[in-house]
Amino acid sequence: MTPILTVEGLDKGFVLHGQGGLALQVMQALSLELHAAECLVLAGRSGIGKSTLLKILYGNYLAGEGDIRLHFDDGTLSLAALPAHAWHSLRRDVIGYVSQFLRVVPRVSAREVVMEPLLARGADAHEASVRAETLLARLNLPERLWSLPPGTFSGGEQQRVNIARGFIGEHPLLLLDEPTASLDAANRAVVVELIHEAKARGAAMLGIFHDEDVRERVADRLLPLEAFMAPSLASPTPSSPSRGLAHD
Ligand SMILES: Nc1ncnc2c1ncn2[C@@H]1O[C@H](COP(=O)(O)OP(=O)(O)OP(=O)(O)O)[C@@H](O)[C@H]1O
Repeated sequence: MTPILTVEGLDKGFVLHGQGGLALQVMQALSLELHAAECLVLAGRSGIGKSTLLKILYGNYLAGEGDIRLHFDDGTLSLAALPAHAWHSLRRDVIGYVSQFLRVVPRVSAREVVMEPLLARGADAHEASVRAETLLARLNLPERLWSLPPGTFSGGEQQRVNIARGFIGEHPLLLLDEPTASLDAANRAVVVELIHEAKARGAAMLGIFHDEDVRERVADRLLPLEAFMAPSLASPTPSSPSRGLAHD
């Protein structure tokens, strides 16, 4: 079966301009395949590059050397050289992302934050609103909060808005950066259900889960990143070319 995503020989480093151009190499020669209806969980110690990999795949960080390809029925798309404007439609239609923290926009209600990915695709506003409310109710967000901007919500409440927003779009590829980190057991169980439902409709997921119980319940495979860890290469290279090294 053709994978939905392949990564081959990916390197990633950062140039710390505030530190005299210190080069921090994070990963090297990382390769993976991700198939539809599969949840691959990134494993490895803190700081090894799990979130960095998700940010590269979502286009937040530039990739270094290597190849990242998405496979569609009618062809393959290489993400390495994708122009900035193409990321917009890719995020709208193909790649969903539940980040660690909700990006709060003043005056935009929780309901609207969740509806937005559907509206961006031209969905009917009423239908989008009903689906947003269904997800917020499943995630036990009190109804009195639905019409309020999430800026003043607790960490767990904001994260549940974030999760509802990430899952509502039913993207074929979903990146999950510790979606259960600030949730209680009941809401962790809802997230596990949402992941199983996404799998059942064929979504491919790449995720980070520190909670072992959640990890065991959702992971089809683990990818330990130790195998792709760069040797400690931190060295001052103020005048070195930036090829293969990206800053955010
Ligand atoms: N924008 C950035 N600029 C410079 N260094 C960065 C940047 N983003 C990440 N790093 C560095 O890259 C390394 C990997 O970070 P990352 O957040 O991917 O780790 P992680 O495996 O997700 O860790 P954790 O489990 O603690 O969340 C760290 O050393 C971090 O300091």
